[in-house]
Amino acid sequence: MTEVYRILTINPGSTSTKIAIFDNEKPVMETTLRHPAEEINKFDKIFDQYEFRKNVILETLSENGINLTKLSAVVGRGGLLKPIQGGTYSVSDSMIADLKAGVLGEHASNLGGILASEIAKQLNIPAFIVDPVVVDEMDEVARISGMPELARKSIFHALNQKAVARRAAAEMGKSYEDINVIVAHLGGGISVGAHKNGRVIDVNNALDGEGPFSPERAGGLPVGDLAKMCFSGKYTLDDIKKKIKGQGGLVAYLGTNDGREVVKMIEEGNEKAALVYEAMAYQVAKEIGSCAAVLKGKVDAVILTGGIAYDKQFVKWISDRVSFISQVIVYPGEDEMIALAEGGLRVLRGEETARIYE
Ligand SMILES: Nc1ncnc2c1ncn2[C@@H]1O[C@H](COP(=O)(O)OP(=O)(O)O)[C@@H](O)[C@H]1O
Ligand SMILES: CCCC(=O)OP(=O)(O)O
Repeated sequence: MTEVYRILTINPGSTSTKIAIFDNEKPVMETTLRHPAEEINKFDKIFDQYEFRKNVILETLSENGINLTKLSAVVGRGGLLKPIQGGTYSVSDSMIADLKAGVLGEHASNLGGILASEIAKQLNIPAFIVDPVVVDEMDEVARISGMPELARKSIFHALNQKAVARRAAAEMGKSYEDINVIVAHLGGGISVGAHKNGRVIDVNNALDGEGPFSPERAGGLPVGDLAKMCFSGKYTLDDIKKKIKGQGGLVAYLGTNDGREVVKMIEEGNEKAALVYEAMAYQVAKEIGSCAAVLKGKVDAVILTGGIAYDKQFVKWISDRVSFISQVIVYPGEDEMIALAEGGLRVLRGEETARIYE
């Protein structure tokens, strides 16, 4: 009889915490706990959210009658570590230290490994992370920014981008390594990646002032004006950082990080909401166009994914501008929870050895 592994997966995002239980690949429970901007922005640092997120996870599992002692492993979304290869990593003390310190910055995903480790430790079972947001496969030419002090960085929705690219490849009857695709993940942050034969050779840094603006991030900005703002004496470094991440994008223009709220505003006749929301789609389309150039026009599909891909109007705005490049495939939401479970299962089944984070 095949052994059944029960896996808890934990995926902290900027606007939500997603949790799921799998018996092998079979989902037993899956839920998204949304965190409105006013609830999440009261915490100063990401690590300050630890107790809050842990409590909602444990309460939700208990309400769903999940017996934690039956778990085989806990798998969390990996955060801002030093740049590493894709794959499944054991959560180690040095990883926890880097996640707590935020060696590459602050993002909700830093809590994935920490929460997984804390829950696993109580149960004496292993904790892993899979394809963290710092997976770095960028071509050397893509790292040059134009200012030698500032190299471009690969920080994006690696887990979901790779999972949906593999799904598209399978649907085309090909392997991920045989295709070129452009993936736009439309979540609390937005990343648009050029995938060439199984490697993400260029992608906007979704966290820090590159690419399209997003529900809670400012995206690429006019840098001269930004520099003047920084030295105006009106703002602290912390104020500016929050304007770029957390309180930028839709939050700054419309006071919400929730795409569905914006859709409601538009339905109620709010013209500013309509303009800003369409501008976000316009910027995504522009970024997809850049990736088409990176891939020299050889693109098997443009894939739209993430929470905002549920919105048909938003998808249409983008598709109208990019469908000349290739077919547009829409996978609303994400494949992250199953991708986390599969990463853990590969190690538990001995198909892969867990990588060690140095
Ligand atoms: N039907 C929808 N229409 C518009 N926006 C939506 C819809 N469903 C979810 N969203 C938005 O998607 C965003 C979250 O996407 P998600 O991929 O879950 O991101 P994250 O993991 O960053 O929290 C939020 O702004 C949420 O309001
Ligand atoms: C850190 C890059 C990935 C990202 O932006 O995730 P969220 O959309 O969940 O914030």
